[in-house]
Amino acid sequence: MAKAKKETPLMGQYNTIKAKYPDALLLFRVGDFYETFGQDAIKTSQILGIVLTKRANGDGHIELAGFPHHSVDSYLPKLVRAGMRVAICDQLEDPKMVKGIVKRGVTELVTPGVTFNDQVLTSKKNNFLLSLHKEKEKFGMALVDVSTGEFLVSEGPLEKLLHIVHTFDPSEIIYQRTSELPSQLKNKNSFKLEDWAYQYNYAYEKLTSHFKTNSLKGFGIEDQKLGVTAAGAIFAYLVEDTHHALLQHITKIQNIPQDDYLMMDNFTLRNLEIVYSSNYQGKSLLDIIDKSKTPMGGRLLRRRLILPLKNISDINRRLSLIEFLNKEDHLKYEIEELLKGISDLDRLVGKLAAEKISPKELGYLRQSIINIQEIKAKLHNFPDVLAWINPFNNMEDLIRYLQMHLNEDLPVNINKGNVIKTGISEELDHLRGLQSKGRGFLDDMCAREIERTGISSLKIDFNNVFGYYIEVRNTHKDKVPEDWIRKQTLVNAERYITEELKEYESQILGAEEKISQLELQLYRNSCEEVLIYIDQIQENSRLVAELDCAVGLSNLAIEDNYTKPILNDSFAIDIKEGRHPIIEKSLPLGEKYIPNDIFLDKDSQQIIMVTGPNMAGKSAILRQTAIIALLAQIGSFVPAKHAEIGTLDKIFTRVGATDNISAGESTFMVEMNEAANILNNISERSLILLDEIGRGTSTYDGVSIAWAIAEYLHQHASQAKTLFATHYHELNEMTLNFERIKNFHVSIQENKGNIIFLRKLVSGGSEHSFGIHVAKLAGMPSKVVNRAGEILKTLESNRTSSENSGEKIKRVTEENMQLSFFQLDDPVLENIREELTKIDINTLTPIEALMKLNSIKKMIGG
Ligand SMILES: Nc1ncnc2c1ncn2[C@@H]1O[C@H](COP(=O)(O)OP(=O)(O)OP(=O)(O)O)[C@@H](O)[C@H]1O
Repeated sequence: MAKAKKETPLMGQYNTIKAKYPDALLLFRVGDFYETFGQDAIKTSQILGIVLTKRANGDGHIELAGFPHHSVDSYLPKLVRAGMRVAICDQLEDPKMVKGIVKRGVTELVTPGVTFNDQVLTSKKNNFLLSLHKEKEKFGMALVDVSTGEFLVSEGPLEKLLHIVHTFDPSEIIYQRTSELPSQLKNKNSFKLEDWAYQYNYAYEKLTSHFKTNSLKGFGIEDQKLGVTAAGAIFAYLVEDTHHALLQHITKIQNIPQDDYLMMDNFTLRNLEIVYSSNYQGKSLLDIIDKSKTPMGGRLLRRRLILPLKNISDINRRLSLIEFLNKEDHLKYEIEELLKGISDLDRLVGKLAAEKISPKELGYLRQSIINIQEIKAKLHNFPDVLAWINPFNNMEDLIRYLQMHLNEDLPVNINKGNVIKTGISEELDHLRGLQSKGRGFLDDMCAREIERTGISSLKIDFNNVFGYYIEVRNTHKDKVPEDWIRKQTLVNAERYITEELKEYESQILGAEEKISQLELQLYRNSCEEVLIYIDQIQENSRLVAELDCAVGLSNLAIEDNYTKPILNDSFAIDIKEGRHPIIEKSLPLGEKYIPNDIFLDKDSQQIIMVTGPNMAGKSAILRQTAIIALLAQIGSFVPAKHAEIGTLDKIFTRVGATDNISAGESTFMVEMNEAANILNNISERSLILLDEIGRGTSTYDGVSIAWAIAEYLHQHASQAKTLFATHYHELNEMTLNFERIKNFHVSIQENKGNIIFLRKLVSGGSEHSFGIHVAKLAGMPSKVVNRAGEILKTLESNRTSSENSGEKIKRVTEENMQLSFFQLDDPVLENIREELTKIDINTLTPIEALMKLNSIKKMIGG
């Protein structure tokens, strides 16, 4: 029997490490390459498009795919974005220094939710990891962005969990192995942790020891048992699973106070295109208003858009800062120039704590705090600003330290050297002196010895066996001084060493090695010094984000003609000449957005029925009203001539279902579920946008449901403000019975059968929907357009009949089909008609009927 071949030691080591990371893709460092094996290799080659090979393994073969280690920065993000968890296994010893197999171990596990890698991260978006803990029907939730150090907790029912997921958009979710992930989150990257990670006592101990506190009271989360438990699991995951134990930059944990914010559900966020556009090339509201210069500013603006404020004085503080910057345009320009030179401080501090910061990045950090110091100095002349934004921390000491210790130009890699300035370490200066003097020192020595001995041909050289030596040709042997030590005899020459040369050699040979060790040590010291200031840097970074947002929004206001909104406690929305900020930016060249006024009020004009032809601009009016209110509540100027907003607590939007069929549910059912959700959650401060609700069913069902919803909203105690866009003119009749429902329509002008869209919202209902004209504009065949016109006419003339629409359409269709068939003046059809009229049905036998049919068929060539 053939003896089974043993696996190689390398594969043995690989298998042992891989067994500890069965869920991760293992990048195994071998020399200058990262290799993957087996299933990992198959996946890697597919995702990265690299070659898959095979190598002998025991008695069989194993798949292999690898790439050079320096490509890891470009390949790793692709693997993580494809949803992989990637374990990086490095060589833990210098292969030159060991005999046999080098020690290896996983140094980092990069997952979609846990990474410091700039290529995996998006600069203007947080990268959150969400931890879930469920007890009965309640969830504990904790969010961490390990790249920036933000750490948040909350707890509540499923609805709150979903809102948090939609708001913070985590890249990965961790949860307890023995619990179930809610079905709504099944499409997210997720990972199960063992039960021990979700123990309250463990969590409490972990959090208090990390923050060096006795309790969690100071963070306001002492009572959140479930939230704290979820937060503890984050520590377990970061430290135990993903090897991220260096978390000094997580300096606090915060409660998510959702009651402070205007709520929008996921549908509304998508429908209003707040942070994502609904079509691939389109722009979101965030794209339009984001003029921030720093990643922190961009991330803060995004957060503000998703969590607008309710508190009027907080909003006014933001507005006042923008107003101030609008006036002080010179100061604003100077601040803006300084902001451009500020890097992602939060993420640099994260890398600093994790000991992943390169000298070049530390240089960016230094430049950033220098710029902040300059901004601080500039704002000093404007003490009023302190009413709207806290003062920046003074960073002069740290700047001085960094300027004193680090060179101006810094390399990416510490091994490149020249990081630490001259004058910081005598030893380093001496070694560098030796290194740079090197050749000069030998030339000097050579000249000295020639003069001393008179041997003009002597030379100083180096080889690997003897190191440095002086070589003298045999003819001059007798001139060699006594203090030289003979080392080697050649055919024509002798080689010597001297004390001085030995001393030089020991210094010069070790110098390079020592320089890099010493520089590394001094660099680490500098990093530690910076870590002392971590709180102040993070606080300054937060203030930079605020100022950056304000500068960006001030530029937006001036460039795009936005005005300062007035926020008040009323229940009214009063907008004069409001515009839709996204549509106005996407109109074809030369077209201008037509502004519109909107007034909604709980007591007098609670519900507006907006009718008008397709494409008239009904949806635009609905959405711009919500967007203007939303922008006002994030503390931004708004695209309107004048806007007074009674603060809102919730915005709901629902659009008649059209494209949910792929989700497998009845579209109409979805629509009704969503409408029911609104009706159950409204308050007197809510704004509701209903866009063609009811269109998912037959006309009369649709009208009835839309009517019933409008009636319910009117009679509901909250009297929530509602904009209702509809094609059902029947709904215009509601004003007769419901006093706070008002009719408006988006006007058009008809000109010889063509429509001109005026896009002005005017008082009163409209007569018909003009859908057919739009079909014509869209290039529908004229036969279809004409036919639709005929049907419409008949339906409208029979408005009073008891027939329902379906029957009407069927009857009209049948009548017209008969008519058109016999009106055709084709000669063949004329012959058929003649044949048919000659037949006497009463005497026709079945055989004759068949023969007649056959001859008719022949007449039409069949
Ligand atoms: N006030 C406006 N000024 C200029 N263009 C506008 C205005 N309002 C809408 N538009 C343009 O008209 C298009 C259609 O607008 P919108 O979708 O609001 O119409 P609609 O009445 O809701 O149509 P439908 O009933 O078919 O859904 C928009 O995409 C935009 O290009």
